[in-house]
Amino acid sequence: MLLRRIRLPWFSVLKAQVTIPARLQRSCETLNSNRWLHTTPHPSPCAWKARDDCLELKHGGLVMQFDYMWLRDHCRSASCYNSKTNQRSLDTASIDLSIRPDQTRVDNENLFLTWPDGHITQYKLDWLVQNSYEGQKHSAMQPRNLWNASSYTRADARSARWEKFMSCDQELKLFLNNFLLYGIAFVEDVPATVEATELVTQRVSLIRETMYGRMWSFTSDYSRGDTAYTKLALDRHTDTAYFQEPCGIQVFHCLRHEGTGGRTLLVDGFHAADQVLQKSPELFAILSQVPIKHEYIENLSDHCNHMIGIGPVLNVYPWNNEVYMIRYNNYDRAVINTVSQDVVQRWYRAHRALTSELRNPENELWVKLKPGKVIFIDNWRVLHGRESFTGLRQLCGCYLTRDDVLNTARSLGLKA
Ligand SMILES: C[N+](C)(C)CCCC[C@H](N)C(=O)O
Ligand SMILES: O=C(O)CCC(=O)C(=O)O
Ligand SMILES: [Fe+2]
Repeated sequence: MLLRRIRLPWFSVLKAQVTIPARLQRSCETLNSNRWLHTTPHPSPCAWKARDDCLELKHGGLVMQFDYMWLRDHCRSASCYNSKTNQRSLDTASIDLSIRPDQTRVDNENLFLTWPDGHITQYKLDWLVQNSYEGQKHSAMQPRNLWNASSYTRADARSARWEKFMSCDQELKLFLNNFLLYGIAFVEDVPATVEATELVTQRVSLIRETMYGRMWSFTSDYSRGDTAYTKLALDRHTDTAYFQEPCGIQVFHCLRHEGTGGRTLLVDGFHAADQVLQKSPELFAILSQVPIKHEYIENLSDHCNHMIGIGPVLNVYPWNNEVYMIRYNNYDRAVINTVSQDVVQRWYRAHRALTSELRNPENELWVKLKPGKVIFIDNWRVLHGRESFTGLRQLCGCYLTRDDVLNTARSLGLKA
């Protein structure tokens, strides 16, 4: 398809290298409004058209439309952009909103624009391709493999090993690659202490301190006003849905368990959301639009907290409909009073559809956490739960800041 486009006949027009002033460009357009202009001899990989409100550029089989204001605003010249700090110095508000270049020229690798005040902007064509809407819009922000229990098991994502993980970037990269693809990743052979668990997490990110502390270590002692601190089963959920920004990553290390039960349940929330989207897009839309409140109210003598977070169950990027965060916690969901009765009714149906997918036994991955095995869970994607248990069970861990995990991944060359 792309190759066929390149061979179209208007690609061989205008063989000489010319610069066409804006006034003439406009009259060219009226005469030949569908004509692509080349400013280098054939075979140039690039052609352009100056339309009334945008510059259309054809390069490498891609047709891109650049707003004139955008082209002026993104100028990378030394006076407009500080390449040492990677920050814009140009004052966007000082640009005439109806600006157009006086002159446009393209060579094999660059686009040159001369603006009415004489300022010249030079763009590398490859940069334009990479940064255009047309070059970006189909790509997911982050590649990921949606899974159910059997596909995750078949994928055979290898755990990282403590010694190598702590010293070798390649091992960290493998771990983060798994984390980005599946939303869960493991490090094994970690000494069964809070200190070693902390060291493992610091290889990946900064710790996000919350009202539960920095590193926490808890058992079923009702020390806090939450079901997590009991021996009861916990249905699948994401944590801290009651924060304005729920914690990005959850780390668990079971330091000790003398008893039965207590397995951990993991479910890929993005896979469940995708199933809802495939089967009933209108229910998916409701879950991504209706704001829902979650709340944490704790009134103990030494812990008083009241947290509130409001947002849809499915948080979706508006430009590509990609789900980036799921908030699902039926324990902590607060009174619904933000929408009217008809919306409430539709929301409960949509919630039921998502819950059915989340509860589909095929989607349930059960693991028994043992001393030495640290799990990192993407709390914006993968839900966790636990089986009821007997005996003494001690779990330690922490939350991590999502930005810092992604930052580490990018520094190792991963797309995140
Ligand atoms: C992990 N840690 C035991 C510290 C806290 C548990 C928080 C439990 C809360 N209901 C929530 O889901 O956010
Ligand atoms: O006890 C467990 O395995 C997990 C409890 C839980 O959901 C939590 O601490 O967030
Ligand atoms: Fe939890």
